[in-house]
Amino acid sequence: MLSLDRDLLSDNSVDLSQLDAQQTALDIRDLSLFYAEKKALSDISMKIQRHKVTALIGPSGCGKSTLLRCINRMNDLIDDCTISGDILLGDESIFDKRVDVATLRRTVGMVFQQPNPFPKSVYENVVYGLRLQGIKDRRVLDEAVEQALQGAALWDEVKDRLNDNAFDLSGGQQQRLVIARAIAIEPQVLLLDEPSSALDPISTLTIEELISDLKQKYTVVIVTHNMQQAARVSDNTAFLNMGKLVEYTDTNTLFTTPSVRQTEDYITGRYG
Ligand SMILES: Nc1ncnc2c1ncn2[C@@H]1O[C@H](COP(=O)(O)OP(=O)(O)OP(=O)(O)O)[C@@H](O)[C@H]1O
Repeated sequence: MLSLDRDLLSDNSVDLSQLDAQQTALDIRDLSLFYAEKKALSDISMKIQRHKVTALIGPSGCGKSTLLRCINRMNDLIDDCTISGDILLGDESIFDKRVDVATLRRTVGMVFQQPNPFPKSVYENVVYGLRLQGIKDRRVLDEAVEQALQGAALWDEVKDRLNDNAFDLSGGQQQRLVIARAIAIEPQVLLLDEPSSALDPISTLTIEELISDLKQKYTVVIVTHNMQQAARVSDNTAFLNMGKLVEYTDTNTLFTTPSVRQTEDYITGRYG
């Protein structure tokens, strides 16, 4: 069994297939995805629990990032990508013709592996989305900056550096700045694609602590290669293999008493 500090595993024993509408942030139904002829996702059905952290784990190429990118329709940008099935955000399909993709991406924010701040000041990075919405009032913007930076556990480190260029921050600070930029526009869901894989161990720890705080306000879905990280930060974990959802349950159960042999083989390091 994966050697884990069991005290770190949260107790969130619920039947995820039985979540009611109130508890469900996203309802993924029979989702399949092809890149041209290649099937990358096969009939994925899972409910993502609101205000919890859900981890997507599995071997390289199993479809974790593809699934994450479906949730804010990033795959729309890829030629020859065909999707069937549905994802409901609340009670609306994200694929509905009436959905404005820019609005969807504000509601479902995304943070990537490499910190990608804009070549602007710390302040301007955070208010970027608000300015796009036409907000000009300096007091409103100032307040949003403080709140978002507090929310991203960065305020104390940068409150005297708001006019510095974002590239002058450390990698870990840049990643928290990107998270602040995402939360400044108050999304419902935050998608994190290996958010700490480019960071040193201390910055990784800071990001992990931050993720645990973020779920108070947001629903978080995280792709991680690091099983210890999945165990530390998530409430629920989905194990994918070759585009299929093999097992999806609360993190404690998945890592201590998985019910599928493939999951056990993966978490004990027999493959992947
Ligand atoms: N834009 C694309 N065009 C064609 N095939 C793609 C594209 N993106 C991903 N794939 C393929 O789809 C499959 C799933 O890829 P995906 O990146 O979702 O896996 P992953 O589990 O996130 O992998 P990793 O852990 O290595 O990042 C892989 O076989 C990959 O080669």
